[in-house]
Formats: sequence, C-alpha cells, structure tokens
Amino acid sequence: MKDNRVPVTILTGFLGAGKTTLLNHLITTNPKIKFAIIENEFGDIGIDNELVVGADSGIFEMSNGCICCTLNGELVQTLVDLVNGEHEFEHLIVETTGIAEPDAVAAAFVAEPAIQSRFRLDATICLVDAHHAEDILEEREEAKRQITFADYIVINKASEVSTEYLAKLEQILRAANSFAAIEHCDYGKVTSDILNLNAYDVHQVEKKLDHAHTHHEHHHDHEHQCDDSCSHGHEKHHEHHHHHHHHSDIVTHSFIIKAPLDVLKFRHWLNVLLMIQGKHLYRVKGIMNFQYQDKKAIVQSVKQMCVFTAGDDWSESDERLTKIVFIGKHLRKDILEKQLKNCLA
Ligand SMILES: Nc1nc2c(ncn2[C@@H]2O[C@H](COP(=O)(O)OP(=O)(O)OP(=O)(O)O)[C@@H](O)[C@H]2O)c(=O)[nH]1
Repeated sequence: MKDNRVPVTILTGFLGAGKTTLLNHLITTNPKIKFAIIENEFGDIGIDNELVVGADSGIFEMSNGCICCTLNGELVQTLVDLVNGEHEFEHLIVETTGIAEPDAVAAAFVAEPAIQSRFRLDATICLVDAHHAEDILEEREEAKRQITFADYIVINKASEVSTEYLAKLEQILRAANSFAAIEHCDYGKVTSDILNLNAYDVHQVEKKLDHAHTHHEHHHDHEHQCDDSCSHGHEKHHEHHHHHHHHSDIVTHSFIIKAPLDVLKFRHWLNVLLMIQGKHLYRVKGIMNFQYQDKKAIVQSVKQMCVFTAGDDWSESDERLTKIVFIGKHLRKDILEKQLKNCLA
C-alpha cells in the first residue's frame, strides 16, 4: 500500500557544521518540492530562519530552548499545528540545534498517534565539519550521540582537509556508527538523494531509542552544572530522568542592539575574541546593523574561523537592529555586553 504520509528529514550536526547551508542546498535543488521547515535554535532570538532561502514561507521557528529538552512538547504541538494549518507541504525538514540529541527529536514522531499517522520519519542526517569533527567527538558527548544515531553522515568542508585525513575521519566515524552511509561534500552540496533514504520505520526508531537508552546508562554520573543561563527546565529534567543532558556547560548569550555598530571596531574585536577564546566559543551568528551600510551584514564564526557576507538591503519596513548570538562554554554575558557597547558607532 502506498504510504501517503509526509516524509520527515531530521538534520543534526554540531554547531556550525553546515546544517543551514545543506538545507538551502536542498531547497534550491528541489524547487518542485513544497517544504515545511522547522528551525530550532538554542538562543532566545531566532536567526537561522532569516538565513534560510525563501525564508518567508513554510518556516516554523522554535527558539529559546533545545528541541530535545524543554521544547519537545512544543515540537509535538508545532507538528499538530502544521497538520491542521493552511501551509501545504510535501516534505518536512527539522533542523535541530547543534547540540540536540536526535533520538529525543525522533521520539516526537513516534510519541503521538496523530503525528505518526501523518508523518513518516525518513532519515536522520548528521553533518560533520571535516576540520573539527575529531576534536568535537572527543570533547562532546552529544556530538558522538548525533553520529551514533544518524542514518546518513555527511562530512562537510571536505575538500579543505587532506585526502589522508578524510580517510582517517571516515574510519573514526565508521567506528562510531557502522550502519550509516557516509558522503563528503563542500557547502552542503550532497549528490545523493538524501530526502528519500527511507531509513526509518517505527520498529527501527524504537530499536534505536532502546540502543540510545542503554548507551545513556553509562553516563548517569555526569555532573549537571546549570547556571542562570541554562535554558532547559530543571524540574522537567529531574522528573524525566531517562533523558540526560550533557550540554549544560554550553551557554548562549543573545543580544539585540538598536544603535548601529562600527564595522571596523566590531571586526577587530571579534577577531581578537576568536583568537583568545576561539577554543570555547563554538559559534557566533549575527545579522549586523553597521553604520553607513545599506545592506544587512551577516557574520558567522565556527570556532576560530569568521566569515562576513552581505545580506539583503535594509528595507523601509525593517527595524534596523543587530541580532547576535554567542554560543560556547563558560562565556560571560556581562563582558560580551560591555565589549559590544565599545563597538557602537
Ligand atoms: N569553508 C567552508 N565553509 C562552509 C562550508 N559549508 C558551510 N560553510 C560555512 O560555515 C558556516 C556555518 O554554516 P551553517 O550552515 O550556518 O552551519 P549550521 O550547522 O547550520 O550552524 P548552527 O545553526 O550554528 O548549528 C557558514 O559561514 C557557512 O557559510 C564549506 O564547505 N566550507
């Protein structure tokens, strides 16, 4: 019997691996497919939704939390709303935060009969950054878990490392997940038809969840060090002991700044910041309002690398604001705020 349910692709991968870039590639190379996109960001202001091509329709943003923790209930609600809403779509892509645990996201698709009857989980795709994958795998439990759980692994930024290193990286990934196919590419330009992998059926999801929970038992002793900036609900966390988190030492600080910034001051400061704190500053993403510039400037950093690109023109109806997010370990909000103020024009 033909399965008429909407296929769902979950896109995971550590911060900055290239998920949004891959998403844009999928949207532009499949113009005939009507997509719905759920963007989840681990910050209290949404930026990724503005970075997705054709961002005006079919994008559902879920920010201020991690989809696998506090937002899981909200994900279910978003799916219910999608099904009952006006937006027509044929394929759903869920881009998770770089630090989500994908088994919990996948679980949302088996938790509710109403959702299961409308959506078919097609595959979980994990992107890894060829430059940083090895270090991140050593450092971050959730990165390992994303790789272990994936049905398909894409090594992005692949041509920027040597072929020997790429082969070594593949071996490391295969050791972590011998079931997933692995492809390498640059700028998310995958050549396989990753929207139709058919990797999931309900039984497989359950099997994987079982596996993940067994695996999880080994980590019960880990410290859960939350501070004020930890955005997942503590009570919920303690009640729901099966779902342990390892990303509580990562903080997100978001800023919305009304006054224009001076581009030179900002660039200089960010370069110095990345040089000094790059190891622990996983990600900077911003839509910048620089003085004397007609266009939005988009700043992105992944670890020590930093890229500025020109965005759209500021339109009459836009409120000219800088929105910037810093994600990393042990980052002090007060210090960032003070330094950003020094970059005002
Ligand atoms: N050099 C290089 N840069 C890339 C490549 N693919 C993506 N990027 C850049 O890497 C940065 C991060 O890419 P994104 O697609 O935003 O990464 P992401 O995984 O969505 O990031 P988060 O939303 O923070 O989790 C951007 O500046 C991209 O332009 C690549 O193959 N090579």
